Amino acid sequence: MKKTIGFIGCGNMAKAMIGGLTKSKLFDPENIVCYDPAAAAREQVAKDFGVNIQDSNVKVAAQVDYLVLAIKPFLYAQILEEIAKSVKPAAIIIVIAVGVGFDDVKGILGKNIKVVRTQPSTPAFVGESDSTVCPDDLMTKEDIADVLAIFDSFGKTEIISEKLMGVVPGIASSAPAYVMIFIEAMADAGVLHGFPRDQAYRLAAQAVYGSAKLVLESGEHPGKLKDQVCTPGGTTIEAVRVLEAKGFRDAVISAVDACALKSLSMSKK
Ligand SMILES: NC(=O)C1=CN([C@@H]2O[C@H](COP(=O)(O)OP(=O)(O)OC[C@H]3O[C@@H](n4cnc5c(N)ncnc54)[C@H](O)[C@@H]3O)[C@@H](O)[C@H]2O)C=CC1
Ligand SMILES: O=C(O)[C@@H]1CCC=N1
Repeated sequence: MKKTIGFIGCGNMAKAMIGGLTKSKLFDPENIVCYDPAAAAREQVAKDFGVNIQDSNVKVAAQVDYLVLAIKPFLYAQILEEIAKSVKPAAIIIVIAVGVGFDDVKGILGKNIKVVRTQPSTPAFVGESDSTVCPDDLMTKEDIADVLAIFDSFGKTEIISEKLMGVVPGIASSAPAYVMIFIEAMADAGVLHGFPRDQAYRLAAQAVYGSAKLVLESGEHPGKLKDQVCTPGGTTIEAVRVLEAKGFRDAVISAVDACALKSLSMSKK
C-alpha cells in the first residue's frame, strides 16, 4: 500500500499489529509512523520492526492516512483533544479500544472524520487475530477494503454491526485469556500425571489449535466433532461427564456474558 499508517501508543496491540503489517509488506517500515511517551516501548518497535519513530502524537497524526489509537480507553478523549488540529481531514481513525464509539471520536475530531471501530486480539502476534471491524457510514468500499487488508495482515477479520461491537470482547478479543487458562489447567493435569511441563504445554496447546482448525476447516458442528472423539464406554466420555457435572458450559457462558456486559457498560459511560 502506498499509504502511511500511524500508531499512537506502542504497547502490546500496536506491536502485534505492526508485526503483521511488516511481515506482510503491506506498508514499508518508514511508512509506519509511531509514538509512545514510554521510551522503552518506542525503542522496542524501532528495534524489532525498523518503523519511523516521531517525538509526539501530534507529529504522527499530522502525516498518516490511517491512524491507530493503540492506547487504553481512558486516554482516548485526552489524546483526541491533543491531536485534533493535526489529523489529516481524509484520514481514517482506527479505534481499537473497548467502549469507544463513533460519537466519542467525531465529537472531538468532527463529524466528517472517517472512523472504524475494531477489536483485534493478541494472537495477532502470530498472524492469527480474530479481528472484528465496524466501519462508519462515511467509509467507501475502497476504504473498507483497505482496512480489511490491514487487519487481514495479522489474522482473520469479520465485519460486524455497531450493536455487536460492544459484545465482541466476550467471544473474541478477551477470549485468548480464557483459552490460556484452559491450556494451563490441562497442562497442570498432565504434570500431575508425570509429564514434563514444557511437553504438557505443547500437547495442550496443540489440542486447542488442532481442534480449532478442525472446526474451521471441516465446517462441521462442534457437537458432531466432539461426538467423534467419544468412544462408547471409552475415556473421553468420562472427561465430558465431569466437565458437565462441574458446570463447564455454564462457566464459559457466564464468563463470556460478564465480559460482554462489562464492555457494553463501558460504551454507555
Ligand atoms: N490487549 C488486548 O488483548 C487487546 C487490547 N485492546 C485495546 O487496545 C488498546 C491498547 O491496549 P494494549 O496494547 O493491551 O495496552 P498497552 O498498555 O500494552 O499499550 C498502551 C501503550 O500506550 C502508551 N501510552 C500511554 N500514554 C500515552 C500517550 N499519552 N500517548 C501515546 N501513548 C501512550 C503506553 O506507554 C503503552 O505503551 C486498549 O484500548 C485496549 O482496550 C483491544 C483488543 C485486544
Ligand atoms: O481487557 C481488556 O479490556 C482488553 C480489551 C480486549 C482484551 N483486552
